[in-house]
Amino acid sequence: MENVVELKSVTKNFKGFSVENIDLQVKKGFVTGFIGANGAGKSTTIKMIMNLLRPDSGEVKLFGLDYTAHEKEIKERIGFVYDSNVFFEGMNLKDIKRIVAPAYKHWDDTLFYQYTDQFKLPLYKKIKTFSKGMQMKASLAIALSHHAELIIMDEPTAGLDPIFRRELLDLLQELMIDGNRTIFFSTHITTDLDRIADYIAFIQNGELVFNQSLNDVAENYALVKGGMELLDRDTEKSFVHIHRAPTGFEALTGNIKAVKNTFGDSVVIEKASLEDIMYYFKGGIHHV
Ligand SMILES: Nc1ncnc2c1ncn2[C@@H]1O[C@H](COP(=O)(O)OP(=O)(O)OP(=O)(O)O)[C@@H](O)[C@H]1O
Repeated sequence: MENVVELKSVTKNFKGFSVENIDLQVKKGFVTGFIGANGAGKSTTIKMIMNLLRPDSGEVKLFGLDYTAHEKEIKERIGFVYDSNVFFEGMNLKDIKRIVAPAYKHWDDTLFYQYTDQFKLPLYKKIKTFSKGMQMKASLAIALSHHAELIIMDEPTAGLDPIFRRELLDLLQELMIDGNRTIFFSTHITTDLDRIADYIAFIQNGELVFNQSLNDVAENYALVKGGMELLDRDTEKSFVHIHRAPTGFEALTGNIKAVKNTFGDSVVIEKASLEDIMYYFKGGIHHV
């Protein structure tokens, strides 16, 4: 399967925080959701994918090309969607189009007007008067008008109302129909991902925990509940993290098969949501 984004051993050190040795492939033709807690390193990773930030070491390739020799070509093929402070605030969409369009070989005016119409975006109103959702749509309209093959979004649904969020997700789904487009986006709203993501990349404390299809996540991860007497040094190895309470334990496993082999029918196995998975990896305190 072709990878549109490929990070190999990418590391970036800040004072007090590092994104460490990230190996990440984003598969062509699919939607990958990028999840992780606040400060896990999502934006930092996205900035490195966008070449807005240089890694201290490692390799970043988009469409098999690297930024040193192919920056312009790569940027032509990406639509970067973000919400605020994107455009010159005092300008309207028509002015912005005039500035942005010549920068793209494949700019399509007809498409631009089609999307501004579909998104009900006023062309002559200053961007600073746009709501957060309108700014997001404006950014998306521009990305789509230059036929971006890869759409990268940093928390596109944050701060959007539920209806607008759903509209945006429906639109993203529509965009995927032709099979040539790839979407990579970070989000805190994991329920959005159940609707549209094919793959989930999960980052924690600057390290990539996994990048798996949503199906594989469901097949591998589960919540397990049982009596405390079942836990010992060996059986505990089946779990990512365990919450203990006088009434029993609840734990996350990344290997359902192993749990079934070890515990048989003596435990209850339940579906783990993405939120459960993030929570248990963080090792938060929880009362069963
Ligand atoms: N330019 C910078 N200089 C120093 N530290 C930085 C810089 N940019 C980010 N960081 C730190 O890196 C860590 C990860 O930040 P990042 O924005 O990548 O996280 P995130 O996963 O996108 O978080 P959130 O979900 O809260 O947006 C944070 O601790 C942040 O303070």
